[in-house]
Amino acid sequence: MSYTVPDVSSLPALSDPLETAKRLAAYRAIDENVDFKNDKVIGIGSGSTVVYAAERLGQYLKDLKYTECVSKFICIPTGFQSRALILDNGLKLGTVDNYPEIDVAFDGADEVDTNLQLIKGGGACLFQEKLVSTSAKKFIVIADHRKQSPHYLGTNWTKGIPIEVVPAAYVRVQNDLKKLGAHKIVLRQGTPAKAGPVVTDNNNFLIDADFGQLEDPKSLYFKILTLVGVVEVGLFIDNAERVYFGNSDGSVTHADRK
Ligand SMILES: O=C[C@H](O)[C@H](O)[C@H](O)COP(=O)(O)O
Repeated sequence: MSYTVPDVSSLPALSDPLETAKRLAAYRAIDENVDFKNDKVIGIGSGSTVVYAAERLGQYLKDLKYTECVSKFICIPTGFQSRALILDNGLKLGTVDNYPEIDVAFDGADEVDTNLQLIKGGGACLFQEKLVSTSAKKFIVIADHRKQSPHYLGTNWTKGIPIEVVPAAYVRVQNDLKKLGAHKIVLRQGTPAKAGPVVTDNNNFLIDADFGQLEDPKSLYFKILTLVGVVEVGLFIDNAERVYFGNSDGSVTHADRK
């Protein structure tokens, strides 16, 4: 029997309501933002929410109405996990080197403010995520309701801004972050899974720097980015075009950049 992409409204709920919310947001985002006729290159981000975006693309691939176009899509990953998601769903893998212009990219977020500025990097991916999201004509974010900030970044996500740094510079960057006004600065540890610091997909370290609530994330972003040793900052400024939130009542809402 031939396979048909399941209708979002007919999906049975998952055992964890949060996973149901993430899946709904991701499926809706793919359904409404992939142009199956014209898109060629798709960015696939990292984290637990984007798993469902790759899954949805995999469903389209199996549906004979879409197989021909989806099998031609080149999917650009944002790290190791993301690469595996692409391959596991039978999708074609590419790199930003080969495909520097991405039609649409999908990714999760740790917090989204009312202007669609984002904190990302809670799962230790951020440099390649930024490379992909800023190479995309359209960057679409998918998240569950916990990520929607009532106003400022730093309200819901209180672990600090993730900052990827060159290992040789981590002490210097920590000192410089203190001078910039960070209240709490932590070199992210891999324990209990790994003794010692988390090492990113780019062989760097991660610092989480808590600056409290961010009234002006853009200016802080540029201040941190110019510190010697900083590779990239987990503040995604003026980047997301639309964010889909999966809500606890099973609805999906979205917000657009003004
Ligand atoms: O480093 C991780 C990425 O920025 C993720 O996209 C972010 O942490 C959101 O992840 P999740 O969808 O698991 O909440």
